[in-house]
Amino acid sequence: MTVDAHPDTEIPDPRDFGLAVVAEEDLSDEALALVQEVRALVDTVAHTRAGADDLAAARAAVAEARARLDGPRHDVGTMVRHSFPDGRVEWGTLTNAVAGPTNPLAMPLRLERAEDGDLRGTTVLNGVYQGPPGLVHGGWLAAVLDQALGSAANAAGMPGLTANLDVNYRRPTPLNTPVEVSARVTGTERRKVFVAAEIRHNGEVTAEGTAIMVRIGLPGDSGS
Ligand SMILES: CCCCCCCCCC(=O)SCCNC(=O)CCNC(=O)[C@H](O)C(C)(C)COP(=O)(O)OP(=O)(O)OC[C@H]1O[C@@H](n2cnc3c(N)ncnc32)[C@H](O)[C@@H]1OP(=O)(O)O
Repeated sequence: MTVDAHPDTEIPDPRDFGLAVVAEEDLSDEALALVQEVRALVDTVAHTRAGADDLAAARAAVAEARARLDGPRHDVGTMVRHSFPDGRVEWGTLTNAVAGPTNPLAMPLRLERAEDGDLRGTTVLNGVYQGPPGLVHGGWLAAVLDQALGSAANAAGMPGLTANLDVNYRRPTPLNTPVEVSARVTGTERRKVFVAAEIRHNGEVTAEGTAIMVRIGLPGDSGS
């Protein structure tokens, strides 16, 4: 396979594209604690068997909390800058569906470069990601794989959009237990970046995916 996608040594700053950027380390403890609480709330709401009085009181409390937060907002498209211990810097969207630090619906997933060069991380999918009884929904597994695949291209200096995603479900993936996610670039060809990722439970692959990410056009790129 030809390797001529010209990896960038430096990924451009999203501010050059007119996007707002928040540094992850600047997110307040209060904001992150609130996200965690709401994540737990969503799981509780999804599973509660509370009676009408408790449900009504909880709804009123949630409505009050929402009204209290109903003020200035981050724009859609706001990016977050992650700084990793190995010096790598990565940008993602603040509310990314899988890894956005302020998104209570995100797992979240944090991938770090391992010694073998792969990106690796662990996450737990709770009962709100359910498909079959006790098992993770295949669409969410595809989303986790897509995110990991995109991160692998990004971490290699070749940010792109998923053009094609191919997923195989090898074994059921259980809810509420840690699963390991790994991903890597396997090749490049012009603007195409070939990537592969797996989700494992207890060391066994439960889902695996490959994708073609097409590098986004960057200022100064010839586009080939
Ligand atoms: C922290 C950061 C981490 C971020 C992680 C984010 C992970 C999430 C990733 C996503 O979810 S991205 C969102 C879902 N994807 C999209 O919305 C993409 C929608 N599609 C497009 O915008 C365009 O189709 C695309 C940019 C992918 C390609 O259009 P282009 O006009 O730029 O490219 P072009 O059509 O010229 O194709 C470039 C090469 O890719 C190939 N290609 C394009 N689409 C393909 C396809 N579907 N399958 C296979 N190959 C494909 C195409 O054949 C060609 O190969 P060659 O170089 O060999 O000629």
